[in-house]
Amino acid sequence: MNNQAAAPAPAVHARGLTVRRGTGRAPRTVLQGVDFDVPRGRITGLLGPSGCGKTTLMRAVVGTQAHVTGTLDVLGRPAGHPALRSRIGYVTQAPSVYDDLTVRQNLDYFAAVLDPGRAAADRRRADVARALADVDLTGHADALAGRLSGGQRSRVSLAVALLGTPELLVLDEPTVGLDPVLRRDLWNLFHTLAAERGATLLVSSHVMDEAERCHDLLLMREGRILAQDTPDALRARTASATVEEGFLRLVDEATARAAQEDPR
Ligand SMILES: Nc1ncnc2c1ncn2[C@@H]1O[C@H](COP(=O)(O)OP(=O)(O)OP(=O)(O)O)[C@@H](O)[C@H]1O
Repeated sequence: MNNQAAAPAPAVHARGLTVRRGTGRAPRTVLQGVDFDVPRGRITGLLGPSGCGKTTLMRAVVGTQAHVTGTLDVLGRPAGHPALRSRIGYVTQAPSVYDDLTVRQNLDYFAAVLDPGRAAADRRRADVARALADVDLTGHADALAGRLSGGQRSRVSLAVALLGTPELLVLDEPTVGLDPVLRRDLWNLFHTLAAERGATLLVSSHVMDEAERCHDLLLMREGRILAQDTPDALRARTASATVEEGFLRLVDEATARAAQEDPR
């Protein structure tokens, strides 16, 4: 008998995940039967060039994507299950905040949707204060969201996602347009959320140097997963100095294989 403790189930488990997008006569298969796992309590980077399917994969995980087939389990439930709503925080590329409300009013509003009722007022207040501090916006709490910079607005969206301390955070290119200091601060926050709160983070980026900051990587290209590995293992396996170089090696290998299989 095997006495070893079983590894905890991954936060996300996908097998043969296929997504078709587009309407009319020519819907396109944008995820082509992909298999991957997102381990719990760690930061998984979803990296690949623009258009490879990162957003589509994330939308499938959070349950907002139509025409999904295959197996996709999230926190032990099928993706899209209503019980998952409060357990997942999702930040899209377009900051979803109300410009005519202040930062705090935005958070109060979303906190009331998430955790309604008078009895929860103290908890909501504490939640909003914590989320503001997490993203370093306490000093801007009374500023109108419409007057904030792009980077500040995306941090408001992140604060909204952090309300209610979700177990899984799905962040679509959260560092786009941020200066290097804010980028570093945000990555530090991601590591704190994983290490101190046990949160699982799935973070997409098309900037390969961000890969080095992740615990695990999912490298994507043209609707397929090229590799799932840690940055160290990927660099070692491809004999590369950086993840970017390793990614390019894997792309070249995949292209050569495809040319062999279909030499037309
Ligand atoms: N609404 C849609 N209808 C049809 N095709 C779509 C739709 N949205 C995206 N696509 C296509 O699906 C593919 C994957 O897009 P997706 O947005 O998932 O890529 P991405 O890797 O997130 O790109 P980016 O980094 O630019 O955000 C692209 O080829 C895109 O053209």
